[in-house]
Amino acid sequence: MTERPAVRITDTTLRDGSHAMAHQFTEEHARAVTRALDAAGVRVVEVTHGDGLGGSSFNYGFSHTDEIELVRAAADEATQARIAVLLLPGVGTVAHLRQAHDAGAGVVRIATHCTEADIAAQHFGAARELGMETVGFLMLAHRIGPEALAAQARIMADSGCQCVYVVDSAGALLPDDVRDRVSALVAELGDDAQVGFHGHQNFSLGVASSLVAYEAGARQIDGTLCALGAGAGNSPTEILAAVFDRMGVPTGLDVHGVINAAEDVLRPIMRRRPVADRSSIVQGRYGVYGSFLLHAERAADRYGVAAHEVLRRVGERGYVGGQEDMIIDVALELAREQQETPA
Ligand SMILES: CC[C@H](O)CC(=O)C(=O)O
Ligand SMILES: [Mn+2]
Repeated sequence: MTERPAVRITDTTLRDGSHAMAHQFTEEHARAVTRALDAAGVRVVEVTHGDGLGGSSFNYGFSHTDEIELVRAAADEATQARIAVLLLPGVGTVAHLRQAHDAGAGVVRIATHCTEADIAAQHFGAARELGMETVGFLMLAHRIGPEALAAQARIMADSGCQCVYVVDSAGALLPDDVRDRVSALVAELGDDAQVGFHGHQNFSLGVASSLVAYEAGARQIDGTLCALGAGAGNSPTEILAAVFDRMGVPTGLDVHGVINAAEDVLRPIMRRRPVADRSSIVQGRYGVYGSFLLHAERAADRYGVAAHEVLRRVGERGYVGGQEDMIIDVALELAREQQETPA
């Protein structure tokens, strides 16, 4: 029997999971999680503030520990895994990238809104000059169709990106939508770059969509231990490992090692277990950025309104990452409307 093409699983517990941890990972957390993932054969471990390099701020939430120190600790623990960092141009800069590289990061994942790949060109160039592996993240990929997304992927590949991800930031894509987008990118990029997929669980489809992405040609797939991540959380790495193993798709992972990492190492650290609840289902339906969940919950508590109503309006208005302050505006607006409505 011919072997199926391998897929590389990138674990982003220590980056996307940072959203669900309100960015409170400590150096000990980074060491323990990296050690467990590395021992289980995970080849890429992403470590950064949830919003990427430079994300620790009033707008996005302050980190417990400087992310460069977390990168350094993870790099110190990894024996075979490469440490990746996320960078959103404008939030993170080339200077941040150099610091992360000096601290031991070997991979950079540069993320833009799905229509704005051109703002990443400088960062891809700088990363390649540093000798880093480059990945591009086209976020909120449900907002545009397959051809338009493929055109953005072409811009990234021409800028030095070696793998372009379809990023389902809101967990809003149905499996057919994933297939169409991944297929369009594979057709556009050919041998110029790989294609990846990053799923969220708002409709509990992260793993199913990842399998569809693989069948359509994606060769890099993201997950997080215990699904720890923004919104309803990510595709669980331990389930991806088990399912690809069952399918006979080589991942290089020790399935039991990944399950142990989830159950014995991450679970005791987790502050909340992401679930597809009312708010996160609304995020999927209205296509709202996963990381808006905690911001909406805080604003809802503060102004006495419902978080899911805040998220619905945020989705209807089409806000994107970087517009976290608009969540507060919407909450205030709903509170005013509530006061004006006779009981
Ligand atoms: C703020 C960056 C974002 O969390 C990246 C990502 O994982 C996504 O869009 O899903
Ligand atoms: Mn994500």
